[in-house]
Amino acid sequence: QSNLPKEFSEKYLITKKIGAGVCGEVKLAFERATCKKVAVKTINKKDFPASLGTATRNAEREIQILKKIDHPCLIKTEDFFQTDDSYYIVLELMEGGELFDRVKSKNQIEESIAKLYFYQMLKAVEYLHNNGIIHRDLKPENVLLSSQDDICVIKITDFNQSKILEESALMRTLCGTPTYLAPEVFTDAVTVGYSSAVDAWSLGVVLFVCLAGYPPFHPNAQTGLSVRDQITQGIYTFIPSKWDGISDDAKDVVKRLLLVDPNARLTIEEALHHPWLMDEAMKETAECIMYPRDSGDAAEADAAEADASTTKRSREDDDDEQ
Ligand SMILES: CCC/C(=N\NC(=N)N)c1ccc(NC(=O)c2cc3cc(OC)ccc3[nH]2)cc1
Repeated sequence: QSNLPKEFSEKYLITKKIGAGVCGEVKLAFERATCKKVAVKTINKKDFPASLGTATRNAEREIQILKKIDHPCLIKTEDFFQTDDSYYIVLELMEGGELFDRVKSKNQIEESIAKLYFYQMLKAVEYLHNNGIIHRDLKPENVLLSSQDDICVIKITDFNQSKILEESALMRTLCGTPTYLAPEVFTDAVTVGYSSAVDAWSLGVVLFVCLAGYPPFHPNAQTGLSVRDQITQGIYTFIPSKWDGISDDAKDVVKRLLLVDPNARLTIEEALHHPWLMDEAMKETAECIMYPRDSGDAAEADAAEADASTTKRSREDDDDEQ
């Protein structure tokens, strides 16, 4: 509690460390006024003395993104403080911790649960892409679970590597008539244009790890290839003992996301329409936990509905009378 900003300590009581990341740690805290549990992520500015400037710029951009986004499967900030050497970001507490630890403890996640989590990740990344944001660092450590239950809301976090897609001069150039345009301008475009596909690839890796309990690209693979070569050549194995009980539809989603050619890879949109995700029961469950209508709202909604039908009926009665 020592070097915390005074107004922070007055508002929150920090208790224990609950998670540790590369650029800071996560602590459990209580909002003194309400006794509500929250998570506090500290991001140390000094951690990267070499790139001090970028660390601060990154954090500022991340906080700008965090304040702008609003989706049930993206982490929400509740408060924000800074000192000259750290940022303190107050977040909703995700009691289930990181997906990384859940996969580790369960070894493999049951297919129907993996599908529920994956659907929520797709909806979150669909929202980011529709808002011109690419995450670029999707991994199980950056997916948080709202509770210890299997059926729970997931939230994507850590926008440290995220990029905001702004209208670039290159994009404007590509809209005009290319009469005098050199060929490499197009190929450069190909590399720049596909950046949102990087998130689709990463989600493919996350899905693979959830379903199989091991990563598709890893150091001591039989191939003797470096991880980098396995990735650039798209070489991975469905180990039978791990994949036998898993549906062909699930395997197909993974195969179509882990395609080296970004052009051929499933987009987030296409993944949402893959047969494996055409599961009404799962989607209903997801919508229910993502957009809970707690009793108040439900009662209110029903009342509004009832009211609407009475006015409609009375109008009909009036019409009958005329
Ligand atoms: C600053 C907001 C984005 C962010 N990281 N950003 C970054 N690394 N630059 C970030 C990174 C990690 C977390 N983690 C958590 O909130 C969290 C809650 C939690 C609970 C746990 O057990 C109950 C265990 C780990 C947990 N991590 C929240 C936000």
